[in-house]
Amino acid sequence: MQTMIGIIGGSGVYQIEGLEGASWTRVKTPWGKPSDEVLIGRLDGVPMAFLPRHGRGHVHSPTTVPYRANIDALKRLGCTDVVAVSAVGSLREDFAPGDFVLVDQFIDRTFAREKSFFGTGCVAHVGFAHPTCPRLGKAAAEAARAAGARVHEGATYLAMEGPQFSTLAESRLYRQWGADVIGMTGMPEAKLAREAELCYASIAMVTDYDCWHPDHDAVDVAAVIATLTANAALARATVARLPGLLGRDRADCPHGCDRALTHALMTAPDKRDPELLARLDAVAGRVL
Ligand SMILES: CSC[C@H]1O[C@H](OP(=O)(O)O)[C@H](O)[C@@H]1O
Ligand SMILES: Nc1ncnc2[nH]cnc12
Repeated sequence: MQTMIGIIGGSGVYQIEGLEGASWTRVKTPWGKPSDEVLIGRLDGVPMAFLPRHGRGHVHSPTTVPYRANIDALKRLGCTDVVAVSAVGSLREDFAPGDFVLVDQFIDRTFAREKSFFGTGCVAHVGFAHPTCPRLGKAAAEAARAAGARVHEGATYLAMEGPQFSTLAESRLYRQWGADVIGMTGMPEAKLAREAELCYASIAMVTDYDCWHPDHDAVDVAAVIATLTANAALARATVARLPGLLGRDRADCPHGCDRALTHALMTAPDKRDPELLARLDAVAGRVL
């Protein structure tokens, strides 16, 4: 199978450069409009699709990002692997602003978002003990290191609803829970990517120490943007190395991300809702 890499750009990352034959393309989905058009092109001969999570100009809040439409659009375009880039606050001393963190666990504290493609008329339960793809995460870590970033592999991302930043009590609580970084968009994105049988990795760029650190000011948007601006070149260089590391051809995922739905569907075939099945054409067509 051919590799196609999807990149979801977070705050401060609204486009990528260097794609051959690049064009912004509108993608229609049964889940509504994606955050923006998708930039499609090739890098080192590998097809790539880039989607800015908040839209160009940062239009969508973490709550209103159309997560289902975004993941459906990338799947519909043929993406096999999705690397999500996000700005995060650090909940530990040794993850400093400017560092890159490969997230491999999440704690989901969001509560005002659609979190599944499935539901009444087609119920599915995918495994999610290991929410990111270790193979893709390794490649992303290697790409970031080769680009010159300081990289930490393995971290728990606390996804909060926002849009306000945390209180001091919350920030302290999340540290006690063992969370390493905090952001507002990692969920339900990772859940939906698993349901869509996409390999998913999350590169978190540390922009601040949230508000728990006695020696640092509490986070504000200006601090986040300043760090993101300083890191933009590193993020671009990381993305540019991914095609070379992943290659044009792709074997089945050794961790089964691309087969997540094989044993997940619960609803009896004769009880399935044809309308929902139609909406699931791209996401779950393989098993329907
Ligand atoms: C601009 S600070 C808060 C904002 O930044 C992060 O966005 P993303 O994850 O898309 O990089 C965070 O989750 C909030 O949405
Ligand atoms: N401290 C923080 N909390 C939530 N989201 C963030 N994104 C960047 N920094 C953040």
